[in-house]
Amino acid sequence: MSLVQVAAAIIIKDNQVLIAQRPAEKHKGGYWEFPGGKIEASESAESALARELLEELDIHIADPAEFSEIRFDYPEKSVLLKFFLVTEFNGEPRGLEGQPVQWVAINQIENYQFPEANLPVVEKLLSMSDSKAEY
Ligand SMILES: Nc1nc2c([nH]c(=O)n2[C@@H]2O[C@H](COP(=O)(O)OP(=O)(O)OP(=O)(O)O)[C@@H](O)[C@H]2O)c(=O)[nH]1
Ligand SMILES: [Mg+2]
Repeated sequence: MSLVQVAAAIIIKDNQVLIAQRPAEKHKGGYWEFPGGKIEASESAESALARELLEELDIHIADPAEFSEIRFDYPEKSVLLKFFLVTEFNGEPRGLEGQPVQWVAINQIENYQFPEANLPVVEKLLSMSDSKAEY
């Protein structure tokens, strides 16, 4: 099975993180996600991330920082998710594809349902909010 490479952003502002709800018809439709999408063959992860965030949220990002990398095998596809921390961006994020987007306090994200692959990254974020890191 092919491995789909994905770049996704953990966008943080004032101790809140931006999450988006996946469209019903897509893989994992209805689940919350960290915005992003597939890395095209010609792109770096960082340039894919910048492109996807402009397409999906209408923001320009600067200086994404590697946060974690997760390989996960769903029954229907395998993904390599490259998560980046984004704290610098221009523009007010809005769901350009009609998807609901929401700022959520980091210590509340356990109340939202993410795709199974995201579990380690959600836990890492929660442990950072426990340790009172400020962004
Ligand atoms: N963006 C994003 N995708 C995720 C996350 N977790 C996760 O398992 N995925 C999976 O990664 C895959 C690629 O994401 P995507 O559907 O956003 O890709 P895309 O924006 O290029 O959309 P497209 O399929 O319309 O071209 C999907 O199968 C999705 O279920 C996440 O937190 N963010
Ligand atoms: Mg996407």
